[in-house]
Amino acid sequence: MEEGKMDENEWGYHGEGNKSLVVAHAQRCVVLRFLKFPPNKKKTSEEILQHLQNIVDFGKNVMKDFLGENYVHCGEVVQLPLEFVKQLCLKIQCERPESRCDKDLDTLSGYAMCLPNLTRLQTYHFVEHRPILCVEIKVATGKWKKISKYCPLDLYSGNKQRMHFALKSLLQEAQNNLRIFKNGELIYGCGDARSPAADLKELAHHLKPFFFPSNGLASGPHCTRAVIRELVRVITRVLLSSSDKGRAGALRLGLQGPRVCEASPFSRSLHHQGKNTPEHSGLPKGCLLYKTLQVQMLDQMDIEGLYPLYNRVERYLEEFPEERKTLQIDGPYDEVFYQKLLDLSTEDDGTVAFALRKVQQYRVAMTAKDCSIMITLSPYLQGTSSDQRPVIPSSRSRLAFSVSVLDLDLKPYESIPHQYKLDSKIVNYYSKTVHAKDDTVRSTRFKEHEDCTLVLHKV
Ligand SMILES: O=P(O)(O)O[C@@H]1[C@@H](OP(=O)(O)O)[C@H](OP(=O)(O)O)[C@H](O)[C@H](OP(=O)(O)O)[C@H]1OP(=O)(O)O
Ligand SMILES: Nc1ncnc2c1ncn2[C@@H]1O[C@H](COP(=O)(O)OP(=O)(O)OP(=O)(O)O)[C@@H](O)[C@H]1O
Repeated sequence: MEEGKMDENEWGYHGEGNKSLVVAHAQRCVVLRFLKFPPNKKKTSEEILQHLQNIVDFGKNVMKDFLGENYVHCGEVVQLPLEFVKQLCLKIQCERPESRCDKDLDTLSGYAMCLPNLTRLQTYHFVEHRPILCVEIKVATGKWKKISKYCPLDLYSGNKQRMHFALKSLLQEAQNNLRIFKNGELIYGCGDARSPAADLKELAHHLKPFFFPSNGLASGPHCTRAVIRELVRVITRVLLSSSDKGRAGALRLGLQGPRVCEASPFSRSLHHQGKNTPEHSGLPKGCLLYKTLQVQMLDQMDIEGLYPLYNRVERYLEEFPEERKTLQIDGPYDEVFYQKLLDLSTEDDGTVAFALRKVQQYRVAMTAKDCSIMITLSPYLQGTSSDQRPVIPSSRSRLAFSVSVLDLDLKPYESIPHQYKLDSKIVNYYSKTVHAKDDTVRSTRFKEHEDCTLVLHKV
């Protein structure tokens, strides 16, 4: 990137999350990712540079090893002319969703991350003329007002039927968990809770060049359904494919835990069939979902088990604050940090080292639970030597695809008390609702009993 010649008119607003804002270059397949902060919480340039460098290092030294070389794009830290950043910030402000404007783009440090534009990932550097579709799935569930049937456990089940259900539910209620881009432009899903619900008919229209319905219908509700079904089928196949040629995942965790949500429509049948066990997880070992799930399972204890360990580290830091650096609480996220994560022993010897290891593993697991997956698809052109991507058949033609993971910034150490509070809130809410439900059931029973007595009395 030639920083001296930066022109804000060549960049456009692309999207943002809770802590960063992304702008995309109009011609080249690159984006700039800036940090955002609440207005009263400005950081120094050195702090921002360190923060960004930590993000890059964490991707390079930890996530690439866990998830695979091809899936993770770490990018690099770049220094930009301050005037360019200022002008860019002014230019894009009107496009930002209101709900995200509680934080300001950092315009003071001049530092940002430069990454490949994953919505147009083809040959990376230049925009090609082939149409390109990109589906972004955020792994975690959000806290929106409308209840969604989407459950990440279905997506991660490896069971095609459940994966189809998860993806269809996402398409029906995208919230902030699903976005679809065509040629780098957002065509489905929204950046703002207040945006109107996206239209499946319109989406199907956009998708036709990729998935012409095999039933031959070119319009109407049947066509829409067929195109959407084909999208869901292709995405499921891509998610189950092993497109990474890098070294095998470093983690050897067995896939355990509740693999179906109690509220899921699959819950009963799977329990009934005795299929709610790790052996029945149908995820192929090389696929990204399998690897992500393994990292998500690095937290071998829940927040209630972890919190006392966090407090042990806190007490130690209160006594020896200068040790924060040696303990690598805020980085550097280097090989030493990575190696410690691989120790999965669960026997607590009462040391700070044990407590810290569990805290760090928990942070990494949390990060993997909140990442996004980007899938790009474009018509495969036979004989295109530049296209090294794997190929998948679709109803229309063959599609070249790539899969990447996004937003792999390590969750801060400070997020642990936040998680603890959040968990307590959920537990409280849950017990209250369960009690309220029990009370309702009891009072209904009582009423039924009264009714019953009355009826008997009458007779
Ligand atoms: O804490 P929560 O539950 O509000 O989760 C935050 C997410 O909110 P959500 O519940 O999905 O609407 C929030 O998602 P949004 O994009 O803001 O919807 C972020 O993912 C945030 O992570 P980070 O602090 O930016 O690393 C998430 O924060 P962490 O708790 O993961 O640090
Ligand atoms: N390399 C990239 N290529 C294309 N689009 C990107 C890229 N990085 C981020 N984006 C887009 O910008 C959005 C915001 O980026 P990102 O998820 O990194 O923000 P965040 O603030 O870290 O999110 P969160 O709220 O989940 O913590 C993403 O959802 C995605 O649509």
